[in-house]
Amino acid sequence: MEQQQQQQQQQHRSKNRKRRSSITAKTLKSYSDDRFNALPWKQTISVEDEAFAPLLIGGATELQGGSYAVLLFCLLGFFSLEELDESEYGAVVPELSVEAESKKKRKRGGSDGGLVGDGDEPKKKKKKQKKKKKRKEQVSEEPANSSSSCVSVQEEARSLDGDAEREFDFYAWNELRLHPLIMKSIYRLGFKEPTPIQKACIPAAAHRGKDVIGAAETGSGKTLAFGLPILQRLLEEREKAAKPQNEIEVEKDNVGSSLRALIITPTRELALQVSDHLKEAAKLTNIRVVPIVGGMSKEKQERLLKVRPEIIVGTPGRLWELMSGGDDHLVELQSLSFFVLDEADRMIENGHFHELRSIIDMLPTTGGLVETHSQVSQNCVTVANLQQKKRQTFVFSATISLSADFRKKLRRGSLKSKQSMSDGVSSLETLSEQAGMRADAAIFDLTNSSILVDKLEESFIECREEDKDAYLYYILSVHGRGRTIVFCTSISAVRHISSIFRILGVNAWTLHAQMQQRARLKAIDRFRENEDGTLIATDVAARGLDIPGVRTVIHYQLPHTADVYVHRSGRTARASADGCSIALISSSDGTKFASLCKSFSKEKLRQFPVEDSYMPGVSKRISLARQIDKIVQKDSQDKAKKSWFERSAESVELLIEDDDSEEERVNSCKQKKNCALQLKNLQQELNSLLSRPLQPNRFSNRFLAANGVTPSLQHQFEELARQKRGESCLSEERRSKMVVIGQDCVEPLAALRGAVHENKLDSKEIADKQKNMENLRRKRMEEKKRLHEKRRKDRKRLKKNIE
Ligand SMILES: Nc1ncnc2c1ncn2[C@@H]1O[C@H](COP(=O)(O)OP(=O)(O)OP(=O)(O)O)[C@@H](O)[C@H]1O
Repeated sequence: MEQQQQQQQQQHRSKNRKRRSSITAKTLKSYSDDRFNALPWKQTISVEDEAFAPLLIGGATELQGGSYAVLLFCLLGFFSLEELDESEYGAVVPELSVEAESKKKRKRGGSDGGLVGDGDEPKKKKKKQKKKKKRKEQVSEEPANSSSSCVSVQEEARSLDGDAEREFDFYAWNELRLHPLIMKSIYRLGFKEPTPIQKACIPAAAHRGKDVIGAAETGSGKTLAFGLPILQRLLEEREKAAKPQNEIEVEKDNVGSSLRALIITPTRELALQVSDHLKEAAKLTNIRVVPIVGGMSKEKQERLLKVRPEIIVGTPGRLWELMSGGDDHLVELQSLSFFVLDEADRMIENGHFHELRSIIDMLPTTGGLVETHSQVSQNCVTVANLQQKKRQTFVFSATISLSADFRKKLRRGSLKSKQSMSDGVSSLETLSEQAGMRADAAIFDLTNSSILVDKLEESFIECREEDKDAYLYYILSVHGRGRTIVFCTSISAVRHISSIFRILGVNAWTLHAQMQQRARLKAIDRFRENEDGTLIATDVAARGLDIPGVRTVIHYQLPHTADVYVHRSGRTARASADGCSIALISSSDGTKFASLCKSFSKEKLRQFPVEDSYMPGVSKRISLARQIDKIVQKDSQDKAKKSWFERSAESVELLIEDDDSEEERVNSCKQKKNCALQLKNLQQELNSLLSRPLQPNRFSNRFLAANGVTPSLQHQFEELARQKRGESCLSEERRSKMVVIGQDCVEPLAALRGAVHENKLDSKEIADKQKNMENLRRKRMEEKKRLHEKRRKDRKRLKKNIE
C-alpha cells in the first residue's frame, strides 16, 4: 500500500515537473521566436562554444584535505611521490567557465587588438588578418535583414530554449524585459538572477530612460547595472530602425557606427576589465566595445577607433589625448546616448579631474530633446530619429554615499546650467551636472550604514611598525591559502616587501603606477592564474579590480581615506562570496584607524589570531632576508653609480684614471670579498631555515608530512605530484597505494572564524588612548615652554642686576 502511494507521488511529481518545463519552454520560446522573427541583425559573429568544453585538470593540486591529510606518498620500499587520481577521491572534473575562456582569450592577446602581447606576434597577426578578411566578406555578403542570419540566431535560441531547466533557473531576469540576445549572454555567464543594484537600475535606465546615480557595495555587479541598459537601448533602436514602416535608414555597413556610449573609469586595468565584461554581455550582438587606455600603443588604438565602435571604455588621460588630437570618431559626439562615470568619486581627485573636465566640455549640451540631425560619415548614415532621445548620464560607485552632500543636492533638483559652472569646483556634483545629469535622476543607494560588504570579515593585528614584515610573512606562510592582495600606500613599501619576499621564496607579484602597462597586466594575469598567489599593490589596484578567488586583503599600510579602505577591502568578498581583511596597525596608525572605524560606524573589530610560537622563527627569517636585501641593494646601487659615472665619462670621451692607491684598491677588493662571503653565509643560513618548518618543536621525524611541513616544501611536493601526474603509465595497483598526508594550513578567514579568544579592538578605546597621549604631549610641551620662558626671564633679570 505504502509502496503504491510512493509510486503515485513520484509519478505526480514527474508529471508536474514536465508540465512546468513545457510551460516555461513554450512561453519563452514563443516570446523569443516573436522577437527573433523581427530581428534585423546579421549573424556574422559565430558562437564559440569552447567555453563549455571540458578542461582536463588534475585534482592533485588539492593537496590539503583536512588537518593532517595532504601530501602524496607511494609506499614502494622508499617514499616517492605519485599521482593522485581525483576520481578515487571523489573529485569532480570541472568544466571550463566563461571566465576561463576569457582568460584564455586574453592570453592569446584577445584583449582588443592584442594589447597584451606575447611571443607569437607574427602568427597571430596573420590569423587576425585572415579573420578580419573573412568577417569583411561575410559582412558584405549578408544584407542587414538577412534571413539566414535570423535562422541561425533562432537555431541558437532554440538550443537554449530547449533547455527548460535553464529557463526556469534564470526566471528572475524576466521582469527586467531584456533583449533575447542579452539574455543569451546572461545564460552563458551563468548569472542566475540579477543583483539588487541591477534589479533597481535596469528598469529605470533601460525602459524609462532615466539618468542614474548608483551606489552599491563592492562586487555587487554595478558594471552590468549600467552596461545592460546601454546594450538594451542600442539593440531596441536597431530593431526599430530595421522595420520598413519606420522609413528610417539603417546603418549601411557593419563597420562604421557613431559613438553611442562613452564609459570613463579611473584606472587602465579597470577600463580593460569593464570592456571585457561588456564584450561578454554583447557577445551575440554586433555591438563593438573598445578600450582606450594609456600605456598602450596610441597608433593601435587609433586603428581600433577607425572601426567606429559604438561603446568606448577608457581612462580620461588617453581619451582626452585622442580627442584633443581630433580623432574623428571621438569628436563626433552628437549621437552620444550614454555618458558613464564609473568609480565616479575617484574621478574628482587629482590626476583625473582636469582631463575629465575637458572631455565633459566637449559633450553637446543636453537641454531637452537633442536637435534632429543626420550624422553622415564615411560608411554609415546613422538614424536621425534615434538620437532624438536624450543622452543618459550614469554615475556609479560603491562610495558615493560617503559624499552625502552630492545626494542631497540632486534630490533638491537644483541643477545649474553648464555655463554657470566655469568656477572649476572639483566636486562630483558639479561634474555630473556638467555632464548633463538631470534633476530627476533616479538615485539608488543600496549601501548599508557601514558601506562595507556584509560577507567581509574585518580584523586587525596590532604590532610595531618594524614588525609588519614579520606579521605579513606569518599570515602568508601559515595561512597562505587562496589569493591575497597586500595593499600599501607607497610604491617604496611595495618594492621593499616584494624584495624581502623574493628572498624568502614567497610567490608574489607587484602592481604600482610606475610599472610599464604591459608588466602591470602581466602581473594581474599571473596573479589570476595562481590560486594561492599574492599581489603586492598600491591603491592603483584598489578600485574595481575583479579577480575571483581573492580570499584575503591585507592593509600593510592604512589608507588615508575611508573610501579607499572600502575599495581595497572590496577586492575580496565579491559577488556573494565571503572574505577577510586584516589591517596591520602600528602605534602611529591609531588615530587613522579610529577615524576609519568611525566612518563605518564600527565600534569594535576582531583581532586576527596569531600563534606566538611561530614568531621567533618568522623573525629570524625576516632578519636574515633584510640583511641579504641590504647587501644586494648596496651592491646594485654601487654598480648603478659606477656605470653611470663610466657612461657619463664615455659620452664626453674622457678616460677614467684610477687614482686609488694600491692600498685602497686592496682594501676595496677585500671588502668586496667579505661582502660576498657574508652574503653566501646569510643565504646558506636562510636556506637551511627555509627548508625546515616554522615550528621546529612540533616537527616529527617519523612522518615526513606531519604538522611541520613548510609551505615551500609542500610546494615542492605539489610540483613533483604534478610531474608524476603527467606520466600516464601508472598502474591502478600503484595508484591505490597512494596516501595523502599534509599540513594544517587554513586560510585566514577560517583562522579568524576558528579563533578561540575573540579579542576585539575598541575603536573608542583607541581614540581615547590617542587623545590622552596627545593631551599628555601638549601638557609636556606647555611645561617645557613655561620652563624655557622662566629661564629666559631669570637670565634677563640676572643680566640687569649685573649691569
Ligand atoms: N547577476 C549576477 N549574478 C552573479 N554574478 C554577477 C552578476 N552580475 C555580475 N556578476 C559578477 O560579479 C562580479 C562583480 O561585478 P562588478 O565588477 O560589476 O562589481 P562592482 O559592483 O562594479 O564592484 P566594484 O565596486 O568593486 O567595482 C563580477 O565577477 C561579475 O561577473
